[in-house]
Amino acid sequence: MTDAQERATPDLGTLWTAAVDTLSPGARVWAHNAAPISLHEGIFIIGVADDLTRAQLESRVRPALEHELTARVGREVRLIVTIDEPRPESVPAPRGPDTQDQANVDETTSRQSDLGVVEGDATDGDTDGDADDADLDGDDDFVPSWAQPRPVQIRRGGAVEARLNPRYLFENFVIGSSNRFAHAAAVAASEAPGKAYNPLVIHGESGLGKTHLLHAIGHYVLNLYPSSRVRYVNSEEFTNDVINAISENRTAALRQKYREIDVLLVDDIQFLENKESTQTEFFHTFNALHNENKQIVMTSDRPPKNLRTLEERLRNRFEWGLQTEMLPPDLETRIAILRKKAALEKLTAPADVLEFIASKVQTNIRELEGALIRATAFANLQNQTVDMQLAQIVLKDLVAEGEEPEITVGMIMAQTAAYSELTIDDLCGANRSRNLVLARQIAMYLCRELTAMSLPQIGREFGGRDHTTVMHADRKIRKLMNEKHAVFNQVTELTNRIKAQARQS
Ligand SMILES: Nc1ncnc2c1ncn2[C@@H]1O[C@H](COP(=O)(O)OP(=O)(O)OP(=O)(O)O)[C@@H](O)[C@H]1O
Repeated sequence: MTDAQERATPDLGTLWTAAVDTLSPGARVWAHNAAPISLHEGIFIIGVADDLTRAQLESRVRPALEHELTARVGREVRLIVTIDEPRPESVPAPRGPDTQDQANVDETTSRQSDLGVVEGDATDGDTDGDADDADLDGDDDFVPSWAQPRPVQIRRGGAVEARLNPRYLFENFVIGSSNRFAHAAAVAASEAPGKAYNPLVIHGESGLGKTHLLHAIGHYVLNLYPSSRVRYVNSEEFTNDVINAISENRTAALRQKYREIDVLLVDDIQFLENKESTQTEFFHTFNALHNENKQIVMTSDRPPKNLRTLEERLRNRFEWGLQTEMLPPDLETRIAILRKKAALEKLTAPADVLEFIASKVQTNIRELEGALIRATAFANLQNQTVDMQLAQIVLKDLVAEGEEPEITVGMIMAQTAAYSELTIDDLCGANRSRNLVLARQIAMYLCRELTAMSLPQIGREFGGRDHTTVMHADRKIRKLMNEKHAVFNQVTELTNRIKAQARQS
């Protein structure tokens, strides 16, 4: 670090005191009752002893402090106020960065077996991105008392047990104005689980990065507190768990399973709508965890208050903490996401092509990534480099926002079945002949690419398969498109046919 940089970021205590000193006397009283905890990626976390102080700081003092801290740090700073009481015994101490390598090895070795319940060839050597190397070198030295390092027991394969996608890390997440606050809140919830905002609800339309943030929280928590129990669950899986437990008379075991968790990450809570017994069970789980200051983070395709058929008492609780919306990214952010994606996946595409793709795909980041993958896969197969001419040919079916006709799973199945000379029953059935498995995986990939359906929804449509099967199919086809002309052609041809059918209907 240069002298100039050091001068620009004084230590946390000095920075905090200097900012507090600029406040009016009335505001200063409240700020004096707070202690700085950490500063990381522009998120300044402070701890207070009680709710009253927190409420006062948030309502009266926060803007002035954020303004002052922003000026002093030289980047936008967001203040997060947490209740900094001693942590309950059940919340483990954070792990020091020195234990990280060991944990990564553990995770890599155990992942395959835990996610191994997938169809087809699960051993495609895909060990990508297992290591969770989220940045631990924050710009803070201060460590709150509850977070002082203590000897910790490293849990084997924490991220696997937690069911986290190894690619969805904070460090792979591009921050823009559309997601800045959601990202900040997610970081804060990870650094002080159960304290910052509980529950945290991240809502927004499909493909904007909600699931990515949810998993990133899980990874980061496991990095900081390696023996904590983190679990990611899709609401549909939770529903299935409840239904199975009820029918098999083992609801007590189910309760036990969920109530032992320190950080519960629940994806797509809109699927809890209209499911009475699931809602009841979730209500009790929620209360049990919340009472123990365990962190709950949820995602939803709309704000909880718009989940009309959700029980009032649940909706109420979802509004206790913080709700944050993710919006479609602007052009600069879309380009930055494509750059990041290209770097991560080692895809080479010049700047004008990235801009071309970013200008064509405006709202869904999944589609944005899909377009880049398609262009680079085509170039690979042709032994060519990606240029504008090639991109325009391959992506000619990309139409500007608003003109996109709706594509249904029925269309995808019908076109895939016809193309492969199979029936829809074949696609949904249990037969695992080579051809059939490939066609099924392509159809699943296309559902992921062309519709807003979630992984469990797709799995259900394909004969009640598990969401990990769909996840595997998605990865597998992405990989094969780069390696096999036939697969690339089939996916491209099918995409064109499906879009043509959608335009006609
Ligand atoms: N800001 C971002 N930076 C990098 N990648 C992103 C960002 N936002 C989204 N993505 C990527 O876009 C894809 C879709 O994101 P994700 O699945 O998290 O969306 P979602 O909002 O959960 O969608 P859905 O509601 O359909 O499940 C993922 O591959 C994710 O990594």
